[in-house]
Parts: sequence; C-alpha cells; structure tokens
Amino acid sequence: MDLHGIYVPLVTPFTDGGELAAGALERLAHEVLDEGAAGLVALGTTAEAATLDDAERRTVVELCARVCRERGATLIVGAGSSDTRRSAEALAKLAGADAALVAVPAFSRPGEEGVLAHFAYLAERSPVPLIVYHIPYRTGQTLSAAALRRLGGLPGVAGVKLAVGGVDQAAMELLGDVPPGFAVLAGDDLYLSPLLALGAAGGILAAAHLATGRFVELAEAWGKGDAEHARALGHRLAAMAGAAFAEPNPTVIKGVLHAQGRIPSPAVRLPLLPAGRASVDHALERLAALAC
Ligand SMILES: O=C(O)C1=N[C@H](C(=O)O)C[C@H](O)C1
Repeated sequence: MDLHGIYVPLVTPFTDGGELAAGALERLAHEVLDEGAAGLVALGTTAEAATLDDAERRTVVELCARVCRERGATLIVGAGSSDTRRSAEALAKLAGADAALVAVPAFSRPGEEGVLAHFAYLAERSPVPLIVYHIPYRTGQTLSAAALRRLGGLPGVAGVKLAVGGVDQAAMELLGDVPPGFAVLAGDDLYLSPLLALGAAGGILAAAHLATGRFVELAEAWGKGDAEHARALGHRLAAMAGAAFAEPNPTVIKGVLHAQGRIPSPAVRLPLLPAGRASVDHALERLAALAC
C-alpha cells in the first residue's frame, strides 16, 4: 500500500452533554480532505479512543469509512492493545479500514524480540496492512533502528508512525536505509519538517486539523526539494504545533476547533481536562500568524 502525505487523526467531537457529535465529526472529516489530507485516522490517541464505548467506536469507524469511500481517501483505524491474542481478534473485526494503526504493546515492555513476535503474529492474521505506532514515551518500550527495520520487513507491515519525541539516532539510521515498501510517517507534530527533510513519506498529525492545507504544502515542498520554502513554513508550523500541544492532546486542539465554530463543544472525557483559555488563545494566535 502507498502511504504518502498528511493523515489527520480525527478528534471525537462531543456535545456539551458529553455525547458523540457525529455530524461535527463528519464535517471535520470532509474539511480536512477538502484541504488535501491523504486520509483519516479513526480511533487514534487524539480520538480519546480509550474513553469511547463499543457503540461509539462503531459509529466513528462507520462514519469515517463512508466518508473515505465517498472521497477516495485512505482510512487508517487505531486497533490493538498489549494483549496479542485480543489484538488479533480486534483486527479481524475491522470493517472499512485500509490499514490499522497498532501501537507497540504498552506497559508490559516485552523487549524488541517480543515486539517483533507481537507484530509477526498480528501481521499474519490481519485482514489489512499494519502501521506500527512507535511512541516510547507513551508505551515505555524503545526500539533500535535494526528492530524497526526488521518490523518493516515483515509481510503485512506497511509503515511506522514514528513518535519518539525528537529526531534520535534510531530515526536517523532508519531514514538512512528504509526497507522497500515501508513508509516512515512522522508522528510528532513538532518534528514533521525535519523528518520530511530526511525522507519521511508523510505524517499522522493531530495539529493538521488546524491549517491542514499548510501541512500538505509542507510535505509537497520537501517532496519536490523546495528547501527554502519548506524550511520557513516548517518553522511556522512547528510553532503552531508547539502551541497546540501545550496541554495534553487533544485538549487544545478541541478548544481551537470549538473557538472556530467547527465542533459544538471543547469537551473531553476524564482523565483529560479541558485546556485553559490562555493555551487556546495562544494556539489561535499562532494559527493566525500562519496566514500572514
Ligand atoms: O492520535 C494520533 O494519531 C496522534 N496522537 C499523538 C499523541 O497524542 O501523542 C499526537 C499526534 O499528533 C497524532
């Protein structure tokens, strides 16, 4: 599968009463695709997936699958847990997805060989290609470039969402020698521009709800080697992304989307708390600065 460009991990909009706001989700999905996103991610971290019940998860995936079908866009669905057997069962039930975003098992810290065995087991059984979600500051499990490359060599593994909180040695080594057919996607909004400059195929970025078209422009600028434009735009997008992540994701992004009238409420579910007004205002200022 060809994974290229900017994918938006959609927030789950809620009403003031805390119910899923399906109409707002559908509008957001169309808006980001209108601005050039290559696809959507349903049930990512940004979706507060851990707090959604089964019926809500089904509604979100069905809605995103319908929109992606209508628009000819790629749908990636977050799935899996730290239990390999149950992850395989969840993947088997995925409907309407083009690929599944599966995090490295969190908390159990199985070591690199355990992570390899987990993904080999899942890739053999999954009806769709897998994207490894590598986010060691959430999972507690680091991976070397060699392990990432071995993951990339597994049949049925299409890419990695690389979110290591920087551009580290493993990222440099991986991007210096990417296995064929394996897409490296930036997963930390702040480091999108440097990873694209190093050869990443694109990104899965919550801040791309805001200024989607500018993120797409950045990926295209690095893709065609327009370093002067890409470098300047990358700095401005990083400043905006930094503001969007000033409080736990997706609280600031929901605050901004609400202030823009794009979702009915900034509500998030516990244990998240809504972002403070100052953080939302700061992100709005950074966003406005992008237009200048
Ligand atoms: O849901 C996602 O996918 C993302 N989650 C990350 C996080 O919250 O750590 C941030 C990234 O922009 C996309």
